[in-house]
Amino acid sequence: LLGMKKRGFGAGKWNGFGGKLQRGETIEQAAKRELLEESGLVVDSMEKLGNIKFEFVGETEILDVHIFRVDSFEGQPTESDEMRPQWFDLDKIPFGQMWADDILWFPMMLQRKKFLGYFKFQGHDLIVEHKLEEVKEL
Ligand SMILES: CNc1ncnc2c1ncn2[C@@H]1O[C@H](COP(=O)(O)OP(=O)(O)OP(=O)(O)O)[C@@H](O)[C@H]1O
Repeated sequence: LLGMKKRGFGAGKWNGFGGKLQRGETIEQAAKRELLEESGLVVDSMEKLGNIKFEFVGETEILDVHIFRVDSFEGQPTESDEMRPQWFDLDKIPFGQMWADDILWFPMMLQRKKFLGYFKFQGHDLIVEHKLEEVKEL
């Protein structure tokens, strides 16, 4: 399940569901809240599989993105102001309309491999530097 981001950061791209921490929240709580807000799905257990740091040339802020895989859920995918959810077959993931890094780590996530990454972007479409490695533990 991916979501077409309708506004804000990453608009026009098929995205995983997620967003920024609110004060007092753990990373897991934030991931579950954002998933519910953006997709309408409620989940119990999530599997932490990845951590990627994103840098954008000319910006000082680093995005520290934690990636979870969810295999069971309750609820129906529901469109929100921010996201339009849609299911894709695993062999038809729309990488051409996703963040350029996704094609590199989605295969690891789908094979349940754990990974650490760093990507440096120039603008929103060009990766100028990256590291990606499989790890035993996060
Ligand atoms: C740069 N390369 C990237 N590659 C793959 N995925 C990326 C990404 N950069 C951000 N993401 C993901 O995109 C979503 C929106 O991120 P982000 O802007 O933080 O969230 P959102 O606008 O919803 O924030 P708030 O709702 O304001 O908290 C969130 O799932 C985040 O994990």
